[in-house]
Amino acid sequence: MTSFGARLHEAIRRRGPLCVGIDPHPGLLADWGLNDDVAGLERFCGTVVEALGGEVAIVKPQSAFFERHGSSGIAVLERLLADLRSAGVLVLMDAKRGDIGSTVQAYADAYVDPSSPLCADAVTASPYLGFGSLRPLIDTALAHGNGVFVLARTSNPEGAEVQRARGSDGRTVAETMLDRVREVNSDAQPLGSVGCVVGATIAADGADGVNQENLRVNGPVLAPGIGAQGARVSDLRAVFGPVVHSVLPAVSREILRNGPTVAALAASAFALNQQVKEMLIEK
Ligand SMILES: O=c1ccn([C@@H]2O[C@H](COP(=O)(O)O)[C@@H](O)[C@H]2O)c(=O)[nH]1
Repeated sequence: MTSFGARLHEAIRRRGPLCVGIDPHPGLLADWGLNDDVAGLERFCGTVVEALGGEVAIVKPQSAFFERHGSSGIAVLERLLADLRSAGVLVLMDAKRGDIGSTVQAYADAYVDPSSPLCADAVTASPYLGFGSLRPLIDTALAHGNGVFVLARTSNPEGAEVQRARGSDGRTVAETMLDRVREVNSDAQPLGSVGCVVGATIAADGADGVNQENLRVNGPVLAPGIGAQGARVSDLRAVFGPVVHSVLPAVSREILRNGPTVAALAASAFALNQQVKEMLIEK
């Protein structure tokens, strides 16, 4: 069994680090000439798979935009997962789950156990019931060669009130989460299967306690916030420094607004991926 970290490492080598978010907002469906219903969702997903299946290493469907259509929406999400898998793209399910440990096990069964139709290569998780409460999710993911991305410092400004708070040891909550992720990944090669989420939007002034040292978690760093939330690819070096080589820039609206034609969508993902690759080789 090849670990998620190893599969991701190889996929990035082949296709580049861009992670495209799949967020079928009602307004986006309308812009694409689609109804805000299950048929519209289905057609949206077909276009996305066709455009991105051969283009990027990893995609990130936002579960909420499927859940809002009820059980039929979840069925579309299940088919999307299967189609993306057939297209050879890794899938990070953005569900941001978190609860007490016994319930987290049920989330693990849903999202990282291959016997579930909702199983993805990795899932996002909220550690704000305590990092230890995520243990069943992390253990199940690792046992099946899958991964987990733990929120550390999210891209939204409201995240600061929780994630910048300092504990009795002086570390911010975000910093503590990075340290926990590093511990889990300690022996992993070539890349750990537990990633962290740190927004590309965060200030480079150190207020979050996130810095070039503690960002070295030996795992992928998912960086949302480019485009619609105001960050740019050119900001990544200032925020992440040398760790930028482990960053997966996550971009959704900035790419999806180029639909609904398959060619335009694919071209925009290609162009942004190129921009990221060029930024990585800049001195
Ligand atoms: O810190 C985070 C974590 C996840 N997200 C998710 O990303 C998309 C929004 O992406 P855009 O590129 O801004 O359209 C959405 O699914 C969020 O839940 C995030 O924005 N920040």
